[in-house]
Parts: sequence; structure tokens; C-alpha cells
Amino acid sequence: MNVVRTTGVTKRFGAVAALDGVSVELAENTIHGLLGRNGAGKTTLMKILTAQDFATSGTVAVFGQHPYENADVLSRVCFVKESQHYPEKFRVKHALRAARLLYPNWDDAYAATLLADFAVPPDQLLGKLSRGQLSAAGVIIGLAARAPLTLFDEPYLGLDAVARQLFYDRLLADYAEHPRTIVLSTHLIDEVSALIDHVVLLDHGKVLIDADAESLRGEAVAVTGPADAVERFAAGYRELHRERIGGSLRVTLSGVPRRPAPGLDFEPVSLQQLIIRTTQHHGAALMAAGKESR
Ligand SMILES: Nc1ncnc2c1ncn2[C@@H]1O[C@H](COP(=O)(O)OP(=O)(O)OP(=O)(O)O)[C@@H](O)[C@H]1O
Repeated sequence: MNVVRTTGVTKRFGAVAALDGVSVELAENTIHGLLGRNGAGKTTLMKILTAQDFATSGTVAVFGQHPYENADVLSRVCFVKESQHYPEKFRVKHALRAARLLYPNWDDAYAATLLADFAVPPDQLLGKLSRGQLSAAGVIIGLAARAPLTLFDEPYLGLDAVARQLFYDRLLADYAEHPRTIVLSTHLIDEVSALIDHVVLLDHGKVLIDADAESLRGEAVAVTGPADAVERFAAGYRELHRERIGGSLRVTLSGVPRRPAPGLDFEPVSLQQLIIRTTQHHGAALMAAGKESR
């Protein structure tokens, strides 16, 4: 079952198309990585899914319904974003109390464990937390809410490397016990690569990749060797990137079957490299078409 379905969603801010005909389906009980460069449209898409903004055109269904002013849908959705604003006098414990009222699956005991894990003092005013503690408070609410659709918009921004790993570990462990649909927007692709089941890559408001992460991991290969031999081999494959290294040529290709080619080196390409190369390739195509600025 799909928890989210968007069809041709476009969002315009004046001349800027933050989203440009986005059609995606996000399957239930799956961890989705929402990836893309700064300004690609990730936050805009998550805001539209959580009824914090409207699409200019296109249709949006969350749990089969339009999310706007829809209490049934919104009680099943938790959106954790970096720029969360809390009332001035709110302490951590007040935010947790509000979350308990909001989310039917809220788990108090789990929230208390997470507070200790991330060393967030429950009596502290939210406005007096360090940046990392504030990020952690958002992460704690997102995890303990156990909302059937949970969206994390770059939850790591203030977290140090140890706290980020803690987040990934807790997320995976809790997800195993309480499967739900998670959307994780992030730039740290290597860090989440083993975590995500499905990838949506946005660039300039368009979907460049919408695919199973496992299939993407084996999708691209870097082929290096004498330029003419590499050129001959690469003909007919989709080329994502090329670079000259001395007298050699290295091209990143997608959809290459594993077969021996004497004199050529084959290296697997990480998910992060695939995402970077695909985005660069799209950027170059836009530039060539004279559409590089929106
Ligand atoms: N309220 C707004 N008014 C005008 N333009 C906006 C507004 N919100 C977003 N945009 C523009 O829409 C585009 C997409 O922004 P969005 O915040 O969705 O990107 P993002 O992928 O989340 O980026 P980042 O990774 O930097 O957070 C950008 O060009 C941004 O400047």
C-alpha cells in the first residue's frame, strides 16, 4: 500500500518552481531517503505532504486523503524539522506533553529513555538548549510519536557524529519493532545509505531518481582505462560522468552488466557517488538547455 501519492505536483514561488511536476508514491512501512542538493525542493514537498503549504497544481493524497485540515490524516503524521518554533516558556517536558496529546501511538517510557540517551534535560527551557540538544529534542519527539508517517527534515543539522549514529541506531531498532513509513531528508547520503530502502532524488524541483535503494547500489560502475578502449566500451550505456586521469579516461555508467573487458578497471560506485553524478549530469543538461537558473 502507498501512504503517499503525489501526481504532477508543482509549487511555484513567483518565478521559482520549487517543485515541477512531482509524481511519487511512497510505500507503507518503508524508510525513504529524500535526497537532493540545497534548494532541490525537499522541504517544500514535505510541507505540502504535511499540509503546511499548498501545491500550486497537482494532487496530493496521504493515507488516501488530502491532508489539509484533515485531523484523521494529521494525527497519523509527524513532521520533524530543524526550524521548529516552540512557545517561549516551553520546557522540553512541555513539548513532550504536547506530543503525547497529539500522537495516539506516543510512548512515554521510550521518550524518557531517549532523553537519557541523548542527554537532553527535560526541565530545560527549549530556548536555552544547545543547537544539538534542540535537534535531539526533535528527534526524540519524532521517534517516540511512532506516527505511521514520520518525516525528518535534515534532523542531523545540530547533532554531532556520535548523536547522529545514536539516532540511526535507535531509528532502525524501533522501526524493526514498530514498522512505519519514514521519510528522511538528508545530505549525508553515505551515513544513511545502509538505512534507507527507497530513494527519491529531487533536483531543480524534478524527480531524477525514484527507485529501490538496493537496486541503485549495484546500478552504476566507474570504468577506467585507455581512452579509446573506454569510449568503445561506454558506447550505448547511459553516461553519468567522465574525467581524464593522465592518459586514462574514467566514465561513470549506469546499467552496465557485469562482464569482463580486458584492459579496463571496474569499480563499484557508492550510492552517494551515484546521487552526485546523477545530479551533476542533470545540472549539465539544464545548463546546456539554458535553464540552469530558475
Ligand atoms: N517561502 C518561499 N518563498 C520563496 N521561495 C521559496 C520559499 N520556500 C522555498 N523557496 C524556494 O524553493 C526552492 C526549494 O526550496 P526547499 O526549501 O524546498 O529546498 P530543499 O531541497 O529543502 O533545500 P535545503 O537542502 O537547502 O534545505 C528554493 O529555490 C527556495 O529558495
